Amino acid sequence: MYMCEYYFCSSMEDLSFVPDVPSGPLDVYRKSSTFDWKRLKLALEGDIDLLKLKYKIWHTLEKDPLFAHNTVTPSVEEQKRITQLQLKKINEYKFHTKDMVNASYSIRTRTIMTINEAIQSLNPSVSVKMAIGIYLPSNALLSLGTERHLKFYQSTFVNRETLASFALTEIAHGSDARLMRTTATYDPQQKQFVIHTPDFEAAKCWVGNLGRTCTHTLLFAQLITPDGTNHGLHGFVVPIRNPETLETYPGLIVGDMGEKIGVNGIDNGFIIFNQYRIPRENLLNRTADVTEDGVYESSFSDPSRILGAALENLSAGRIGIMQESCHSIASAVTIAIRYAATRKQFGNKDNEIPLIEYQLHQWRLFGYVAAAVVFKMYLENFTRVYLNIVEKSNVGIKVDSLSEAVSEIHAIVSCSKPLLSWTVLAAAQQCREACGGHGYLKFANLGDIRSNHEATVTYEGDNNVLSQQTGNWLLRQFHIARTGGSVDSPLNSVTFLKNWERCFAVRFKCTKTEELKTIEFITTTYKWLICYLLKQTDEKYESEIAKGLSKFEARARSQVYKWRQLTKLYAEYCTLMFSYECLEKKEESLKPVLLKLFCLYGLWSLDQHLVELYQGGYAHGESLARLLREAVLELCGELKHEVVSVVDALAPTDFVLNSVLGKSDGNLYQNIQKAFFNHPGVFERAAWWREVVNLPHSKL
Ligand SMILES: Cc1cc2nc3c(=O)[nH]c(=O)nc-3n(C[C@H](O)[C@H](O)[C@H](O)COP(=O)(O)OP(=O)(O)OC[C@H]3O[C@@H](n4cnc5c(N)ncnc54)[C@H](O)[C@@H]3O)c2cc1C
Repeated sequence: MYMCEYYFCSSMEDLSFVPDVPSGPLDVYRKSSTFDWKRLKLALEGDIDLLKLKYKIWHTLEKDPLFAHNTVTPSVEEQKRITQLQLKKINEYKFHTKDMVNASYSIRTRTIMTINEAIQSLNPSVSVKMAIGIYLPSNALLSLGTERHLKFYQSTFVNRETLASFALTEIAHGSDARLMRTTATYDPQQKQFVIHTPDFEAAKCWVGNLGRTCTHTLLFAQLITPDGTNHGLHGFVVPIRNPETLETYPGLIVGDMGEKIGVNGIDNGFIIFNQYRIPRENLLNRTADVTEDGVYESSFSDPSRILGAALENLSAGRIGIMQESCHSIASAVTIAIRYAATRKQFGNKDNEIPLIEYQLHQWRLFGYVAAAVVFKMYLENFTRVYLNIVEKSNVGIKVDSLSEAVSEIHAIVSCSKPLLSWTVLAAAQQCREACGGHGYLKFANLGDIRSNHEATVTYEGDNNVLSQQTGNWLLRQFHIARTGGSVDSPLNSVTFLKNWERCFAVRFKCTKTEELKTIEFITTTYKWLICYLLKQTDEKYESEIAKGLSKFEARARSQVYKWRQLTKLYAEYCTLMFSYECLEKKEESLKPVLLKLFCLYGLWSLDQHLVELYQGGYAHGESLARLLREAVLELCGELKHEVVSVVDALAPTDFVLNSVLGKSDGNLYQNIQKAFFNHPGVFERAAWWREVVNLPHSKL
């Protein structure tokens, strides 16, 4: 993979800022683990300063009453109010130091991502509000805007005076951005753009922060010049509300979309523009501009590339979503594992069996614990590579094969965001079920983790649509490889395609489970699978083209069992390769447990591809399926002694985790009793009792 600097953990760091876990019922499993969980925590964070920053944020917010948890869900409007106030307060705390503002792009972005992760674990609505109201528009301004937009950048990102939003989706068009119908027509007389919504179907919607709070939006609209030419979607800074009164400006109809399944602290809104005027300078004009007289000038000949450049901005946001997903899965598995280690069922009266001892329970949960660790290592490595490349290109340092690297990054992000967000959603559901009835209570926090996370599979690119872009890139590389050309893979994710025939000729030969629990087996098998699916998808696509279908139709007819499966495999392969590279740099004392988790994730994922492995002739007979599944169960058994300490390393503080079932003291039943007894009105007669009883009839 791509070269980048690593943070090497040394045994010298003082980790006393990480609070010790209280002694209690979890000790029995904690004592059986083979490693120091604080060292693992540091290794998974990858940087001691970032880990310190997280704890500083968590401790600060724990002391602030504004961030106290509610035992009863507040009304939707109240959630929006509290979320906005919390965001304001976080800005006042200035967790983003002045130094950070002037720091290099990669340090600044990594720090922002860490702040976002820390806040996400506490209240996802706040971190999403912050991401779409501050970071996403600021990033877009930096990459699409010019000096004339610096003032706005200053007020949004640096001074935090302006809360913005990002308005792309329309009522009738979401995934298909090219057919959006909001227009920005240039008027040379007034030197203004006139923004207009032709009908309700073209109203912008789902825009986070728009419903109640933002003062500006970053709008994407079809740019039309006075000669009537439509130049495609372009970005504009559009004032929405008076910052002092929060009243919307005349010419706009703005509304809040109401209650959602989750993240109700965010005020998602819709907007209809009625011939609404903004200055010419509000066009983000780095890639294209309109002169005062109304002449369109662009460095791109193809308008769709402008949209591509604009949407490329979303890569950082999607990496942010993946990082947030890592925190959600870390919290979910922490709750379920601590519960599994303290909850006992069956056995006999004096010797009941903890759930964690059951193989079925291990198999249900440990794959997700492994995923949580592998995803963290993957993102630590991949984010560094990504930021390194962006930083070098921003400051004008030559990056070898820059445009190829950008395409490869886009391909990786476009399938990884689906893989991570879907896995975390499945994990949250499994963890909820693994905590039985108690897991269904609000105070377990698994319901909120799941429903707040759920939207990530849809926003910033619906998973099923987004991952199709990865398939385009992969098939292009496959064509190059087949015709003897040079595969464009500066990040090394598909260099193996140069020898695709050799990779595809490999056959399964293992006879013992130990041979499967290796990086060699896992990567060789993934390479075989990717080659097989590439061949299958390519043949299917070409056969549809041969029938006379257009490229679009042929692609649509090649999705099921082919294209979609291919991009999932490639996402898993990238996750494994980047995480293994990260793992190799970790301290020796942690490698045994990390390797077990790595192998479990790899084999647990491969188990879902057995059909293709047999279908394509990689193996015959029963041994592959038997050995693979035996290896998974063996790893589960070996990890039984480690997982409680692994989740200690993954977990935030108890305050942030906010789960009665997942507290680090492991005093499950005392904690449940406290929560029951302290619930408001728990022992009171219902206020509405008179309405439901049959009062005795008067004898008179
Ligand atoms: C909580 C939340 C916050 C959001 N915040 C913002 C925001 O701040 N700004 C903003 O602009 N937008 C925002 N969005 C909107 C979001 O980006 C869109 O919902 C998303 O892009 C999907 O578009 P859509 O809803 O129109 O779905 P559609 O595009 O209509 O898709 C519906 C379904 O059809 C499938 N589908 C579509 N096309 C194809 C195809 N070619 N082949 C196969 N299947 C297909 C999709 O996979 C999906 O399952 C937000 C959404 C949510 C839920």
